[in-house]
Amino acid sequence: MTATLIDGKAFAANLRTRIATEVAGLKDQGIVPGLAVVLVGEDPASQVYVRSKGRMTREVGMNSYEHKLPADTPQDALLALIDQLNEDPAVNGILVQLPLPKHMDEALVINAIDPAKDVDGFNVLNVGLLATGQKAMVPCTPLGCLMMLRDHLGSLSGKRAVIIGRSNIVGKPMAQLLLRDSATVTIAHSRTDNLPELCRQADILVAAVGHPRMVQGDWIKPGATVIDVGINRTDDGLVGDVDFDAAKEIAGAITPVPGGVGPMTIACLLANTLTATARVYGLPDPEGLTP
Ligand SMILES: NC(=O)C1=CN([C@@H]2O[C@H](COP(=O)(O)OP(=O)(O)OC[C@H]3O[C@@H](n4cnc5c(N)ncnc54)[C@H](OP(=O)(O)O)[C@@H]3O)[C@@H](O)[C@H]2O)C=CC1
Ligand SMILES: Nc1nc(=O)c2c([nH]1)NC[C@@H]1CN(c3ccc(C(=O)N[C@@H](CCC(=O)O)C(=O)O)cc3)C=[N+]21
Ligand SMILES: [Mg+2]
Repeated sequence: MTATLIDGKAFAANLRTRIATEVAGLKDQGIVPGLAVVLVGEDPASQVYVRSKGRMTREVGMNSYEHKLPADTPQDALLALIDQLNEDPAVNGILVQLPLPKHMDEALVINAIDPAKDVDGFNVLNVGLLATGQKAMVPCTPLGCLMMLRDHLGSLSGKRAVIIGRSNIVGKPMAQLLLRDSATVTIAHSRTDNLPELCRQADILVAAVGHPRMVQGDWIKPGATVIDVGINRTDDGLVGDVDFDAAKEIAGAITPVPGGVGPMTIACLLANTLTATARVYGLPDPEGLTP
């Protein structure tokens, strides 16, 4: 193995410790941040994430409010719950677990969340603020990736970044954050021509596709930093979008799956909840938790 392992699990544990310290400081002022997580339906993978989000929320000293609704919940009932959470002063962050059942309009539901409590940063207002370089709530997965990239590389200025995937939750906001750090950014997707050749130009390669081990070793520029966002359940366990065993011989640094981006996503959700709390009380943004 030549690549440095970027240990997202350890990085996330460290981040949660810093968050817990800040939460303790707020408690002395009578403030306890609260995160509401809404899960519609019984998807087993979603249940796992929601459970671990709840546990880590409590571990850092925040209040966790979990709302589990049946898969056939009418959209109006979900919107009514969101309204209630928007109005509840004990709730500082609201996360509606995606994907939603097919009878729901995902954009409509997400946009019903108060932008100040939109700790996923999926609301159109936050997307627009990020895209125009204003203070936004930043999506947790790309934020975690950015933190690891900065920690490993220092300045990202002038580096060539290729992101595979153009989703609203990972690829697009990742591009915005890298652009903001002055990387030269290319977004690839299912219609991209000659993807291996494009990837070979990348100093920073972010894979967010959802195809197990799609990125081959010979797609990677020697010494590149590889961030594997993919979470794929296969017969031989949880694997990323990158062929890790091949990639680790060529890359300069790489995130593993599990133990890479996933734990950072949850830590950044807590970071965003803390930031959202500080902002409602007119306190300065906690240091080192926002981009
Ligand atoms: N670790 C974490 O915290 C998180 C992990 N994930 C994981 O990250 C992965 C991506 O998630 P998400 O962004 O929601 O996925 P989406 O399915 O929403 O998007 C996938 C993207 O990959 C592109 N794509 C699909 N096939 C190819 C191909 N053959 N070549 C190039 N591009 C392709 C699609 O292109 P097109 O637009 O043209 O269809 C699309 O833009 C998944 O494995 C997901 O589980 C997601 C969120 C958080
Ligand atoms: N509104 C919304 N916000 C999200 O942020 C969101 C979502 N919906 N829907 C689903 C995706 C996926 N996601 C993950 C979070 C943590 C891990 C994680 O902790 N993964 C562990 C492994 C967990 C396991 O073993 O299953 C790891 O990679 O080490 C993975 C994936 C957040 N998402
Ligand atoms: Mg998706």
